Amino acid sequence: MKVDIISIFPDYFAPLDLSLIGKARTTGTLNLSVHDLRTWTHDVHRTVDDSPYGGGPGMVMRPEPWGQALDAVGSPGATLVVPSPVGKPFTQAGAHELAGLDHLVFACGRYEGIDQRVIDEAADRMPVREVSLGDYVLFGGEVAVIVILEAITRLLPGVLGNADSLTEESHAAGLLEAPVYTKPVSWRDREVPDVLRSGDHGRIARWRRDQSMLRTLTRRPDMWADYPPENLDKKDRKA
Ligand SMILES: Nc1cc(-c2ccc3ccn(Cc4ccccn4)c3c2)[nH]n1
Repeated sequence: MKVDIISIFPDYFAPLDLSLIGKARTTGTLNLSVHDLRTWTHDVHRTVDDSPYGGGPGMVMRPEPWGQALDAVGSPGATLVVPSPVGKPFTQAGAHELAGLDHLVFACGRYEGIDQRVIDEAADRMPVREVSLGDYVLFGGEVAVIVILEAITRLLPGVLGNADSLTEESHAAGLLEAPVYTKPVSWRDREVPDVLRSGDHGRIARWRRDQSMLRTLTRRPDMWADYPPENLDKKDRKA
C-alpha cells in the first residue's frame, strides 16, 4: 500500500519509523512518504494560512498550496483522507475499507481547517473521505493520521504475527474482547480465572464469549444493540 502524508509538521510522523509500522515500511508492505506542505508555497514567508472570509477566530489554510500538493502527490488510484471534526466517525470497518485501497493521500489540516474548495475540487477527481476520530477537537490532523494509519497497517497482510488476533479483537466480531491474563497465576492476591487454566478449550471459548457479551452489554450498549441477533441464544438477548 502506498501512503502519502501532507502536513506543515512532517516531524510529527517520526514515530512511524518505530515498531510494527516501521517494520511494514522496511518490508515494503507500507510505502510511506511524508511531505511538507510548504514545499508548495512560493512566497518568501512560505505562507500556508490567511484570515477567514466572513470573519471569525483563527486562520484558514490557503487553497493554492494544497491544490499544488495534491496535484503532485495524487495518482489515478488515490483516495484522499482528510481528518476533520466534521468527518464521518472512523471505525474498524472504516479501517478495513481503507486497508483495501492502493494509494491513500492524507491531508493534515491545522488552524481552523482547510479552505473548503480544496476538498470540493479534490472530490471532482478522486474519492475523498473526511473522517473524525471522535467528538472532541484536536489542534490538527497529524495525530488523527497516526491513529488511522496504525489501525490500517495492523490489517495489512503479514504485519501482525498472529493473524488470529484480528478475528478475536474488540470490534472485529461486533463485541468487545474478553479480559486477558498471563503469569503469574497469583498476583497481589488476585488469581487467574480457573477456567483459563482448565485446558478445556470449548469451556474457555464459551467463557471468553460470555465475558465479551457481558462487557459489551455493560460498557457499550450501542454496540450491543447492533449485535446480530442470529449470534445470540434467546436467553442471552434478554440479558
Ligand atoms: N476528531 C477530530 C479531528 C480533529 C481535527 C482534524 C483536523 C484539523 C485541522 C484543524 N483542526 C483544528 C480545528 C479547530 C477548530 C475547528 C476545526 N478544526 C483539526 C481538528 N479534531 N477532532
